[in-house]
Amino acid sequence: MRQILTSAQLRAAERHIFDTRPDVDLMSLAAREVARVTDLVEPTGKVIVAVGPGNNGGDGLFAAALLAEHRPVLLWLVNGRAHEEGLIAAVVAGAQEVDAVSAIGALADCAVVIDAFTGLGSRPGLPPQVATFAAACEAQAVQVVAVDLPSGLDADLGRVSTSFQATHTVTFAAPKPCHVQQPAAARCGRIHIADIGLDIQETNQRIAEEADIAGWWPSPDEGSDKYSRGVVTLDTGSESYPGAALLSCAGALHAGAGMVRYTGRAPSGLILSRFPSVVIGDGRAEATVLGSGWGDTDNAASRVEWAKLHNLPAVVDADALYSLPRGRLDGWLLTPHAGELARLLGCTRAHVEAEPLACVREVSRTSGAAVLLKGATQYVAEPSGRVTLAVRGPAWTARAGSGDVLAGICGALLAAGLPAWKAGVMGASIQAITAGRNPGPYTPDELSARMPSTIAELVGQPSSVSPT
Ligand SMILES: NC(=O)C1=CN([C@@H]2O[C@H](COP(=O)(O)OP(=O)(O)OC[C@H]3O[C@@H](n4cnc5c(N)ncnc54)[C@H](OP(=O)(O)O)[C@@H]3O)[C@@H](O)[C@H]2O)[C@@H](O)CC1
Ligand SMILES: [K+]
Repeated sequence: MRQILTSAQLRAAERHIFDTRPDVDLMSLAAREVARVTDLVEPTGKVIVAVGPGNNGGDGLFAAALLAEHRPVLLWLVNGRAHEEGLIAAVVAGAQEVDAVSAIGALADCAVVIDAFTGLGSRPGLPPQVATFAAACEAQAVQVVAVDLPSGLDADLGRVSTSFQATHTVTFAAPKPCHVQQPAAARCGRIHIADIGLDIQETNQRIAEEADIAGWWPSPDEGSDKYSRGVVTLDTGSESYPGAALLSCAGALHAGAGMVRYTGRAPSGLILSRFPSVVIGDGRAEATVLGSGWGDTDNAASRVEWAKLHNLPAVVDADALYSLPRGRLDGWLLTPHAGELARLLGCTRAHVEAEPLACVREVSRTSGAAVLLKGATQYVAEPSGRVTLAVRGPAWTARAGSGDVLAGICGALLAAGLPAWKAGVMGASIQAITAGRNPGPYTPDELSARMPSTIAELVGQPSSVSPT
C-alpha cells in the first residue's frame, strides 16, 4: 500500500528532515534518481533540460551535472534565471546553455528531454513558449522524463491543463494525487517513486498495489468447504436484462465463491445452461448482490430492505442504489459510477468528476457503507473518510457489463468475510490486473474467465506434495 501525499504533506515531511537531519541534501538525492532514470530510458544521446526558476529546476540542473559527465546536455533556462549552485554545477560539468528556439530545433536529434520547469510549486497550465516546446516533444514522440510531475499539472488534482506529456515521471517519497488520479495520471507515463529518506506518515488517502491484493486474497486450505469459503446470493438481472445476471454469476464464480445462489428474475434455465454449479433459490448465505440489471423494477425498495432485515452484508449496484433503506449500512458496499453517485448526491456528473474524493467520502459518511466509485480511477471510501484507490488498469475495461462482473466479484469477497472496503478495492483491482495481463478488447465475461489464472499467479499455488 502506498500513501498518497498532497504537496503540503510532502513539504511538511521535507521540513521535518531539514529540522532533524540538516546534513541530508534532498536535492542531490532527487537529482541522482532523475539522472539514473534518464540513463535507463535512453543510455546515450543528447539530453535537453527545460529548467524552471525554482527547486524543480534545481533538481534538473544537478541531474544535468551528473549526465554531462558522460553525454551531451543542453540547458534551456526558461525564465532566464535558475537555481544558482545547480547552474554552476551543470555548466562546470559541460552542459551547454541554449535559447528557446535552439531547444526546439534540437529536439530532432535528442534522446531525452528532462522536464524540470515546475513541480510542487506548479500553477496549472504552461506559459506559451513552454507549451509550444511541450507540444513539439509530443508531436516528435520524444521521451520526456518529468521531474516530480509533468509541468502544467497541479500536484494535488487529477485534472489536466496544458502540460508536458511525460513518458516517465520521477517523483519523490510518495505519489501525489496527480500521479494516480485520471486524467492527470495518464500525462505522467511510467511513475518512478524515488526514496529520498523522507519519513512518510499514514494519510487518509492511499493506493493499493498488486502485492496487497495477493496478500489479502482468501485462499482455501485443507479445512475449507463451500460454506466456510462463503456463499453469495445474487439478486441480479431481470427478464429485460438477463445478461447482467450471467455476468454477476461469472464474476462471483471466477473470484472463488464457495457457492453462488441465484434469486433474481432472469430465467433459471439460462443461468444453469451457462453455470451449472449455481444453485437456484434462496438459502443460507453470507452476503448478497443487489441491483445489477434490475431495470425499472417496482419492488426495488423491498428487495433491498430484505437484505437489511436479514442482516446480510450487501453489494448494492446500479438500480438498487436509489432504494437504499433507512439507517446505517455498516458492512455494505455501494458500487456507483460517476453518474449514479451524482444522482445519489443530487449534483451533476461534472461535479463528481471534478471532486471525486469529496463526493465518494460524502456518500460513505452519510450512509455508513463503503463506497466504490467506478471509472478510470476507482476510489473506495470508508465512513471514516479514508480512501483507497484500486490498482490502476488499462482503459479496455471501460465497457458495458464490466460493472455487473465487478459486483459479483465483490459479493464473493464480502461472503468470504472481507470488510466491505477491502472487497471493493480487491474486486476493482483484480479486474484491472487481469485486464493489464490480457490487453485487448476482451468482453467482460471473457476477462472474468481469465481472472482465475491471474489469481493463481498472484497468490501462488502451494504444492500439495513435498519434493523428493
Ligand atoms: N519538497 C521536497 O521534499 C523536495 C522538493 N524537491 C523539488 O522541489 C520542487 C518544488 O520546488 P519549489 O517549491 O521551488 O517550486 P517549483 O515547482 O520549482 O515551482 C516554483 C516556481 O515556478 C514558477 N511557476 C509555477 N507555475 C508556473 C506556471 N504555470 N508558469 C510560470 N511559472 C510558474 C513559480 O513562479 P511564481 O509563482 O513565483 O511566480 C516559481 O518561481 C519539487 O517539485 C521537487 O522537484 C526536491 O529537490 C527534493 C525534495
Ligand atoms: K516538472
